[in-house]
Amino acid sequence: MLASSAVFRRQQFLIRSLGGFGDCAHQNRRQQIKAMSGTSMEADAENILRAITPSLDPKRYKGQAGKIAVIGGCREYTGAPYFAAISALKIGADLSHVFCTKDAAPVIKSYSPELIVHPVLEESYSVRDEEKKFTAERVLAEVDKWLERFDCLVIGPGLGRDPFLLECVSEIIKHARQTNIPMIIDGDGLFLITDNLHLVSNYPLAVLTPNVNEYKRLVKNVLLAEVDEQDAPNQLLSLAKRIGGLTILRKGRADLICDGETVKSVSIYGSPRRCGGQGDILSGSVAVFVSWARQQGLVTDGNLATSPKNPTVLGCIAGSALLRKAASLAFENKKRSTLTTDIIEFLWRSLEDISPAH
Ligand SMILES: NC(=O)C1=CN([C@@H]2O[C@H](COP(=O)(O)OP(=O)(O)OC[C@H]3O[C@@H](n4cnc5c(N)ncnc54)[C@H](O)[C@@H]3O)[C@@H](O)[C@H]2O)[C@@H](O)CC1
Ligand SMILES: Nc1ncnc2c1ncn2[C@@H]1O[C@H](COP(=O)(O)OP(=O)(O)OP(=O)(O)O)[C@@H](O)[C@H]1O
Ligand SMILES: [Mg+2]
Repeated sequence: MLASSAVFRRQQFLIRSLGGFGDCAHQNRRQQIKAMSGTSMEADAENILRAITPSLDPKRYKGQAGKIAVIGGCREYTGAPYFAAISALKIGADLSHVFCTKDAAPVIKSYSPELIVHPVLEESYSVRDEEKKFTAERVLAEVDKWLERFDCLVIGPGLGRDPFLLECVSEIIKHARQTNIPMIIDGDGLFLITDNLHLVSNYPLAVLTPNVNEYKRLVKNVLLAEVDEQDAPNQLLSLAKRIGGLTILRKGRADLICDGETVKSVSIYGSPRRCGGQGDILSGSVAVFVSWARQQGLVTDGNLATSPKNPTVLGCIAGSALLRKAASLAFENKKRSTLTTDIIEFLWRSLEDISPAH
């Protein structure tokens, strides 16, 4: 009977993924996981999610639950910006925009009529050298027209690494910063800022969401070190302090969230499938929750007395919890065939289980 229980299967999976007992490195990894899920660091994620999710009030009008924009989508990548933007809508944002290159736009539009797609970004191959200055100004003006309307930007999913395109995005980041808009920097946005930290440092509304490779590059460039798995929380704290005044969500077996003051972890059981696109769901989700946490002001609920008060940290915790729960629900149904689109289909259930609509 025990062998058929979900708990037993989960334990077996954890044991398998740790490579079995007995060897010292694996024991260290197990101890580390145990430490990460300890009471001091583990966030009260479900209560935080409930506290910052607004009620469905009939007096509210379109736009009040959030207007999100994703800056990303190029010749190679059209899935990533779609995943981020549609996730934002499915969680409860009212409007979701995508600013992408001209050739990515028709593809992204064809995935969904719900998204508002702006084909404004340009890559080097489509711009002659003598046109670059003028084109960059035009791109910036097109984005600027909309900027003030957004509650949060997600910069980077499927953006690509074209140097001219990234120069334009640097300018967009500078303008968004002047306008005081929160920014979730993910994917190729992290590739851009890793060599240009001034774009985000000391901007408390910036959130970096590095995956394993992106984190390695950040640690190497900023701390001039290798990633130290044995001392992961302290290294993350050092990284956040060194960059200064922003929040980092380090994705992994447990998501670690740090604003330079505290480190929180979300280790709610997710899925053993590592298909591409889950980080994109996360960045779209964090954008919505950061907007909601800012709208709600400081969370003063008694149950959350010991929780962080920083809206970017709260948004990261809620986004991480929601994605991981949706991934686990999708995996229960689709097992090895679980894909990002399946996880998106379970965002509603994940949200409903934690914060019911009624
Ligand atoms: N369906 C889609 O459209 C998806 C697109 N994605 C996008 O794909 C892009 C890359 O994301 P990944 O998570 O794969 O990025 P990673 O940095 O994890 O890895 C990308 C690949 O590039 C290599 N690489 C590492 N450093 C490099 C460098 N300095 N220059 C060139 N290549 C380097 C890595 O070895 C790896 O093979 C991002 O824009 C991301 O948003 C992903 O989000 C997955 C889904
Ligand atoms: N080893 C793991 N075990 C459980 N969950 C994980 C693991 N690694 C990542 N995750 C979860 O998957 C989510 C996405 O992380 P991942 O590292 O896949 O991002 P990514 O590489 O940026 O994804 P994308 O393919 O969208 O770019 C994270 O929020 C994290 O919770
Ligand atoms: Mg990614």
